[in-house]
Amino acid sequence: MLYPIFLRLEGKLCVVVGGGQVATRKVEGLLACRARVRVISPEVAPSLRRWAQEGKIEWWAREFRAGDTAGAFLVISATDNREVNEAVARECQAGGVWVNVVDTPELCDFYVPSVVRRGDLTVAISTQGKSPGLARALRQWLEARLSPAWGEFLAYLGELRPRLLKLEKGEKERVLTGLVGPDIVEALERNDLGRAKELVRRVLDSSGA
Ligand SMILES: C[C@@]1(CC(=O)O)c2cc3[nH]c(cc4nc(cc5[nH]c(cc(n2)[C@H]1CCC(=O)O)[C@@](C)(CC(=O)O)[C@@H]5CCC(=O)O)C(CC(=O)O)=C4CCC(=O)O)c(CCC(=O)O)c3CC(=O)O
Ligand SMILES: NC(=O)C1=CN([C@@H]2O[C@H](COP(=O)(O)OP(=O)(O)OC[C@H]3O[C@@H](n4cnc5c(N)ncnc54)[C@H](O)[C@@H]3O)[C@@H](O)[C@H]2O)C=CC1
Repeated sequence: MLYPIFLRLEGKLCVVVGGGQVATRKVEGLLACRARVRVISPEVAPSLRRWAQEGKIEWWAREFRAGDTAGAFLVISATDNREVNEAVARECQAGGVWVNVVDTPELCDFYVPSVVRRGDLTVAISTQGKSPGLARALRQWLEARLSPAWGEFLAYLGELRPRLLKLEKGEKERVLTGLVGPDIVEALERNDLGRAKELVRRVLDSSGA
């Protein structure tokens, strides 16, 4: 079984070896999380070239060399050459750096999931490598069903949270769980942010919070 975690990558060096279509998708995900991205590849796809020109990523326009993974927080090996990918994985294992090898699940310390986001709400899906296509299909299924209100409502709860955390223990538990009852989920399903907020205000009014 895989242990799911959410990483804070802001400002951390993530090295991506290879610059094709798969590398591009991984880089896009890293940039969204404001990681510091370094791509090492003699050739890169057009989007990567543009991001390098815009200064959003570093691009070392050459083949992978021993020592390239030093200092990385994460490494993704996304070349189309199995031997290169294996060499990257070996170096990472020796150096204690987490590695993802796109063509060899057994060499991965971590897999990249399919992701649905609504603001700060993140839903990540994995099939343990058994069918990334199925992960993608479920992602699309969820995307069609999770309304924007989920993200907006989460932002609202985030604003309230500091105040609610100051409540006395028993009251705090009652309020925090009362805020997210089934009636709220139903309102969010209908993309009815107004109704969801109204239900929250009722809980707050009844608690004096
Ligand atoms: C193990 C893993 C390692 C990793 O990359 O992290 C891995 C490995 C491999 N993928 C392969 C194929 C495809 N991968 C995709 C797509 C995605 N692959 C992603 C993750 C993962 N892929 C990790 C496991 C995740 C899990 O646990 O389920 C996603 C979720 C995340 C992302 O990449 O950002 C992203 C969907 C994002 C989205 O759209 O939501 C598609 C569909 C498409 O391209 O649209 C296909 C073709 C259809 C199919 O094969 O099902 C192959 C065979 C290559 C070959 O030989 O041809 C291997 C290697 C092997 O299986 O040995
Ligand atoms: N994990 C996943 O989600 C998926 C993985 N794959 C696998 O991913 C691999 C890459 O696929 P694509 O991006 O489509 O390939 P691609 O052919 O578009 O890109 C390969 C990249 O590797 C670079 N490269 C080759 N030798 C290198 C070296 N010695 N050092 C540094 N860079 C080097 C090339 O310059 C090129 O940019 C394939 O092996 C494929 O089977 C394919 C689909 C999905």
